[in-house]
Amino acid sequence: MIELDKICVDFGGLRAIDHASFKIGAGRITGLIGPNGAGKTTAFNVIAGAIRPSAGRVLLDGKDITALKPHQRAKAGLARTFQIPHEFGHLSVLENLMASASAPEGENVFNVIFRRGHYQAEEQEIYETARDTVRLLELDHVIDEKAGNLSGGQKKLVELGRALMRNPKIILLDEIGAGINRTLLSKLADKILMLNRERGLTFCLIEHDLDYVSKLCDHVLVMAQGTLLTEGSVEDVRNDERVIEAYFGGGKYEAQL
Ligand SMILES: Nc1ncnc2c1ncn2[C@@H]1O[C@H](COP(=O)(O)OP(=O)(O)OP(=O)(O)O)[C@@H](O)[C@H]1O
Repeated sequence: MIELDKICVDFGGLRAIDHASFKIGAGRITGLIGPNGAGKTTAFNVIAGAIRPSAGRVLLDGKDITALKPHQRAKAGLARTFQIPHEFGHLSVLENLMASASAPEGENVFNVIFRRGHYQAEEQEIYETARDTVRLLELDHVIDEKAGNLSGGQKKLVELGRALMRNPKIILLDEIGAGINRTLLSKLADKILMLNRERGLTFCLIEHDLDYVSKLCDHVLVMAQGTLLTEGSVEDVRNDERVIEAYFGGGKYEAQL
């Protein structure tokens, strides 16, 4: 379980997160929603260690990880994807996944993969895991394609694959469904549900499409103005006046909720 305990984040004079406290339950698929600028991505950055909060604590399974660096949190089982995919455009899909694996203790994963002959056993293991991940995500037909040439949706699948290569316990998905077609969106949802149910992976996803959230999430956290406004089931928050007000001032976009 991840817990944010009275987190504050300041960017110059702007308080992006203001004493936010919430929990992401182990084994669940939690949605993190809220209007633009609510602080959702900043909260992910705090959890992943990319941003150091000005106050508050981040706990992973009860242990204070606030001072840990991103790679130490990754080692502890945390992985994330980015709103804009971070693939290596000139590497193939398979190489992208291999390059995202955890290297053996004290080694650089690029040495393991690309200095052939030195690390044969490690390279073989990373290769097998990458092939399995490609199969799992049904990317076999583009396995040797340069990642830069993929469609937006395929890049999102590669992004998920890169996160999976680190054998995480918890994956943070930042708008993984944005800008991808219905077919891939539905495939992605199936994969997330399967990884949750069969491998027990915990997910937290930032997502604007509430129908997608309701398909995937059993719990929803709503952020507004840098703090937790409310939480509950999708139905609970959909009908919550404060949520409608926070999103739209009760106005024109109400139908989308
Ligand atoms: N690096 C930064 N420097 C300065 N201000 C920032 C930075 N990152 C975020 N902010 C500001 O912090 C606030 C929260 O931003 P954040 O991106 O976390 O919101 P969000 O809920 O993820 O929004 P969206 O749904 O639009 O992605 C916003 O006012 C944003 O402009």
